[in-house]
Amino acid sequence: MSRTITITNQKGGVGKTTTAHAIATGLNHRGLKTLLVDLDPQSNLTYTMGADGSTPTIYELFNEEIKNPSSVIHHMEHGDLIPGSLLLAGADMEYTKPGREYILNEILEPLKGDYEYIVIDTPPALGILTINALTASNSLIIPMGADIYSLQGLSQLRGLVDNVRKYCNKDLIVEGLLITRYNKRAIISRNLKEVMQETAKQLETKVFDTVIREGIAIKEAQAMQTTIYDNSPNANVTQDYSSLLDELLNKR
Ligand SMILES: Nc1ncnc2c1ncn2[C@@H]1O[C@H](COP(=O)(O)OP(=O)(O)OP(=O)(O)O)[C@@H](O)[C@H]1O
Repeated sequence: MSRTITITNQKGGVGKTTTAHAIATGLNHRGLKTLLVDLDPQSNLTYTMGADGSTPTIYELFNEEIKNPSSVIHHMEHGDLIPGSLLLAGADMEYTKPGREYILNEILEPLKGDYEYIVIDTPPALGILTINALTASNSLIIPMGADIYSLQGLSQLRGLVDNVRKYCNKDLIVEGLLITRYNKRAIISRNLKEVMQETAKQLETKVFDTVIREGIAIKEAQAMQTTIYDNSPNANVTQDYSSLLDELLNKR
């Protein structure tokens, strides 16, 4: 059965796009058919997948200019993609009709039989695009920095998750908090660890055992529009994302 996972955090630059790309391309590498959906108007994921500037995009699906979602899927070297669009930057103003939380869910529904996993990247905001992603998903992963500011922002995200569960998607699960861009010189204090565990508990989830380290391999793969698994299979950060996949797939 297909599983849809959203990668989200309203804080910017915490590694959402990097994590969405690493998870989806990693699953594809393991032979699991996976679709990436770029819901972030910045469309960095679309660029990294090598489909920059390509139409049609998710925007034409949101606007019902195109009704068949299969025709918007780009079959790229490292996996299938529904590209993002800068035009979605106005989504909060543009989509105001009742039922606007369910647009993405309706788009993805007919595709679920074709994929084992669907991975959605979201913008750094708690607006209608993120609500659509959470409504269409089985679960979410929250990438974050190992710092107190990152934790403070999570109470707003928790509020949104609670509301999505209440009104749109009662079965939504939080897979876990994922520490990303970790620099081993920055020691995580005991106090911070405790606050992190407490925050995870409030979200009815855990902090992933896997910590994603900072690594130059990330930027190299992004610049070359390839994957860390192809470009730097032995890099620390590649091992970290592999171990995250093991954790996700319950192999640890
Ligand atoms: N583990 C890592 N090691 C080194 N650089 C990283 C790592 N993870 C992410 N980065 C870099 O950090 C920057 C932000 O990452 P990314 O775009 O994935 O974050 P984001 O949360 O999606 O950002 P936004 O909120 O703007 O959508 C990028 O330049 C990316 O290359």
